[in-house]
Amino acid sequence: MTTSPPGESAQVEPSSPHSLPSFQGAVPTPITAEDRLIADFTAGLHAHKRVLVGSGDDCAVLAHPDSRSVISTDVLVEGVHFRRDWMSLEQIGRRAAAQNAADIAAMGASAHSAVAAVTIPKDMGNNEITALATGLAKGLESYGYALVGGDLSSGPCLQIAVTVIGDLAGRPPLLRCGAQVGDQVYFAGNLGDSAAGLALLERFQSPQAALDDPTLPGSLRGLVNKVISRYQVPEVPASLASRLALAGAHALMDVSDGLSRDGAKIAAASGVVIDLHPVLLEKYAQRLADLASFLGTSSWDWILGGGEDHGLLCTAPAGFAIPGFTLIGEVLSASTQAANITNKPEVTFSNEDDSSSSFNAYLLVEGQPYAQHGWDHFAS
Ligand SMILES: Nc1ncnc2c1ncn2[C@@H]1O[C@H](COP(=O)(O)OP(=O)(O)O)[C@@H](O)[C@H]1O
Ligand SMILES: Cc1ncc(C[n+]2csc(CCOP(=O)(O)OP(=O)(O)O)c2C)c(N)n1
Ligand SMILES: [Mg+2]
Repeated sequence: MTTSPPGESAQVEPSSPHSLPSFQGAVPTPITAEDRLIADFTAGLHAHKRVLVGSGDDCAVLAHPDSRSVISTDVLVEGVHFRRDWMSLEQIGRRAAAQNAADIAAMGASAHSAVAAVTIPKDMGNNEITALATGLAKGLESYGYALVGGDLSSGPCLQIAVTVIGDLAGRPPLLRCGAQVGDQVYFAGNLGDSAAGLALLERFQSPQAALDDPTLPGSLRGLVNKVISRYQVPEVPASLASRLALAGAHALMDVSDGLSRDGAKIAAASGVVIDLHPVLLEKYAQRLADLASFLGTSSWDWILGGGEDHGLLCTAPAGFAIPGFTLIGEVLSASTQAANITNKPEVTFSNEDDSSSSFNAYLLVEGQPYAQHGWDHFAS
């Protein structure tokens, strides 16, 4: 067998001398109860050129069109990312796929393959496990991923950790640190919908209870259904990602923690300031305005602070024209914004009413600091 020089991986085609036994795709002979559950996750897998050895052995063996692989993992934890009484098991599986597909798209990469580690609580029945497995398989397939392995364990709550591998097909990766002064800021995908859906479920505790509320205006029922379903399963514009590098994009990330917080991450990584323009975001805020006032809040909090729609945020020179992307702001020089930049990106001020507001110096809204509301798992 020939070997590649260190740091260089061979481009293996299934028909090469490296040929391996054909793709297995399922546990051959279930021996334990765990094997039978694994079969739920691998049912329906089909052979793929990328997968030389699939699920069923100690590891998968993959063929890569590009000598580099793009890899990421995201874990979804019951009670933190989803609740079983707020969505179906199939939706939870689909959500895990979408959330992970977003990270590969956020590098400008295309789908390659995935492994899934799932911790299943004892109170979940076989039908529920099958529904979860079906959702995960369908979700991964819809974004173009081949599921090639994983792990199952029993545990105290449902957790799904998916590791995704992407492919750049010769393109440069699009990094958070690539934004340049003079770039414009563009966005594709949904904005605020997932946060609106979450707010409805927090208030009413189930999709049906929200729809049954007698004070809900009939004109909002369609929107209520839409935003709850987008909280349950985000719709990631992943198919746009592979075009961005060639179209001239400089920096890219997916919005999971909120537009202002994730915008600040791009700006801080690039050493620039991002200024978001409300007039360009107005159409997103208007769409959710009546629903927000029904819940006694402002849709701007969802637009600027809500995460989990997993839209794509990118910076590119003016004139960047990819259908699906909307201009929402601009990239400014950090030095001309020196008055706003401090050594600590998060600056917290005490308000008169004893609450506090945190401003990120790298992210402005219409030239002004914005009090951040995005998600932070470990905020005290
Ligand atoms: N336990 C960990 N070990 C090493 N790197 C990690 C760990 N957790 C997160 N990271 C890295 O930190 C960065 C930020 O993580 P995160 O905020 O979860 O990104 P994203 O929003 O894209 O999922 C990513 O590059 C991620 O790979
Ligand atoms: C039951 C429930 N409560 C609260 C939330 C809101 N929430 C949980 S995690 C999160 C941020 C995104 O998750 P994270 O693990 O940070 O994703 P990543 O940035 O790693 O992609 C948000 C907005 C939720 N999705 N479900
Ligand atoms: Mg993450």
